[in-house]
Amino acid sequence: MEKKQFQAESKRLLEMMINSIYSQREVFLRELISNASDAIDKLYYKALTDATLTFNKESYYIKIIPNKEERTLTIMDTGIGMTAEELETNLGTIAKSGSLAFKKENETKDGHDIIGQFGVGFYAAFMVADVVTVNSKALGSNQAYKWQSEGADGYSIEGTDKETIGTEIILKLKENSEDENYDEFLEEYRLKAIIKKYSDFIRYPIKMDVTTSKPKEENENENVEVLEEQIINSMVPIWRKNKNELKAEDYENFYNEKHYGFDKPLKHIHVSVDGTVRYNALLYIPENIPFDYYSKEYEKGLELYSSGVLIMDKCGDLLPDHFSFVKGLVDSEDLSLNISREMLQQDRQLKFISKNLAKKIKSALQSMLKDARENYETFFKAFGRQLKYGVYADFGANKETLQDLLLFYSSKEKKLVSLEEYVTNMPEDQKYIYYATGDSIERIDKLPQTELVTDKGYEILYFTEDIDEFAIKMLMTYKEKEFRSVSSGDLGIDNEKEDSKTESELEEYKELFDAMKEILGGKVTDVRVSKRLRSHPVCLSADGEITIEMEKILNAMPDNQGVKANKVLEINTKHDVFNSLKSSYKEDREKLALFTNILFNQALLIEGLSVEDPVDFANDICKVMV
Ligand SMILES: Nc1ncnc2c1ncn2[C@@H]1O[C@H](COP(=O)(O)OP(=O)(O)OP(=O)(O)O)[C@@H](O)[C@H]1O
Repeated sequence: MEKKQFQAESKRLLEMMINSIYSQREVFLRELISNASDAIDKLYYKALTDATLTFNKESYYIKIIPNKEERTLTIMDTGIGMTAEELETNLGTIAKSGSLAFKKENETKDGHDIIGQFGVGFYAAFMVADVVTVNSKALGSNQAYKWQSEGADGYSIEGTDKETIGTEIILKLKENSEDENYDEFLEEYRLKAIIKKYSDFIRYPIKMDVTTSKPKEENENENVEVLEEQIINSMVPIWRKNKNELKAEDYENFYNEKHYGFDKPLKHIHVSVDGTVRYNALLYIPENIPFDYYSKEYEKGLELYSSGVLIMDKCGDLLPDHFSFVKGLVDSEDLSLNISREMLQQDRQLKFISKNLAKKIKSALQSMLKDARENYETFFKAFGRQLKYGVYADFGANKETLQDLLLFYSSKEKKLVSLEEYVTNMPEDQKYIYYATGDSIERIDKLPQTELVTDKGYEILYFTEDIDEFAIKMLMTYKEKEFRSVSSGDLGIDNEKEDSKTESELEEYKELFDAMKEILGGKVTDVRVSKRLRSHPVCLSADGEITIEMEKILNAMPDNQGVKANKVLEINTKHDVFNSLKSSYKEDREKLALFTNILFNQALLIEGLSVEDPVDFANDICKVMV
């Protein structure tokens, strides 16, 4: 059977190319600069194998020339140039990439990687230009050629005069319309910004004449505006340099230049991987928290470069949520880009890179915790909450990764400790990791529920953030030790003498407690002799999974479902107040009701809960005063 060739309607194809590939017009400049850089790279490669050629880096550059009078923008390079045939094949055929062919013919080495691969970038010029003129003189050729096109109608090629080897592309900008202003591509500041954004790390200098203000020679107090040729791009991607060549301040300067933050980063992580997916990454742990960090507006992500050209300025897939505070970039030659270079064809490489980076970030944080404690604490104060969310999120999928990065304030050490440090310091007879929740360290310090645990000499972790207890519930255990709230029913503290006493006391006071429970209606599930109180008369504890702190947090949420903890009113039978309860039970039931309500409300206040009826409470207090 005869095989037929697909026909392409090249006019339509070009129109589609011009109008539908790129989401932003400004990338035309990125594409033309990348082509210019490729053209210089090709000279470099030729020089590697051709002894008659010397590649003197200083003589190679790209120049951007805006001309407001003519409304043209010229991109010129000192690269390899194109012959008439090359102009014909490379610019006359959509999807023909001379650069890809070159790359295949010449093994790429030492990171000089050619950018072009699809054979479409050049046509991005038609997004902003009506007429595109390419004057080019190829290496080894005496004749220069001019390629010219007005877009879909085709192109012409003819001989022209050009002295030097290389290419200049002259864009005759489109007329401005109501919606579009093409003049912006003639403005120095705009061109500079686009170059900085996408092409900052193109290896060769990108030059432009820039208006600068200088003191007059004859009178230094007066300024005069002069045009001065400047190099716009920074050229050297610091992440491609050898780590040994770089000092801490080089990394810091880069952090500030890139506007990752105004602070001084606490740590940098420089990664070069030469495996299945080759990539370089430069990551930073910031010191200060961005103002919108814990808001919906904050967007996580790293800059993603492919061969030094910016592809995405916030690639979220490169960072897990729990490390969303990390700033920096990844550069890889091995990404399978889509034709617009705005997206990736497949995320396999991204997943691979992001998994590796997460490991690097974790070990960098661990080493900071070990070797630079002060820095780590600064970091943790800013971003610890995010790590705790990470423990809780995704049903605890990342809890193992994150548990050793957590810090909590310790009742004993009076500073932040890690779970590892807590467990190492546990006396042998201590069964659980104890914690207490409250609004602040000062308030937890005063919580009556902590008395027994503190008396035993055990350390208590203070949970002052909403997420703390939820994260710990997700963790369940650390090094096989369970977490226990100091308010929980069973503290697991052996105290035989006390325990037997409370059993008999319980019998003795059963009737009194039942009466008190009745007075409180459904507000408590039980009234009990407290095993944990020492100096305070009452406290609340909770039976079951939901603690009082969790009740508070859940009820403060927008989708409050009225979750309640099973509250238990604990009474300190050694406190003088208890005698008043006993006598009122025998002599005056009204008084017992008054005392019970006051004690319950006090317990609520100590817990940081609000009393149900403040007026009733105030009246009750007055009653005992008169
Ligand atoms: N300034 C230039 N100097 C020399 N050759 C050039 C220049 N610009 C373009 N070319 C040639 O034209 C070809 C087509 O360019 P085009 O930008 O359309 O595609 P590409 O750069 O190969 O691929 P991509 O679409 O990935 O950018 C290039 O591969 C290159 O061979």
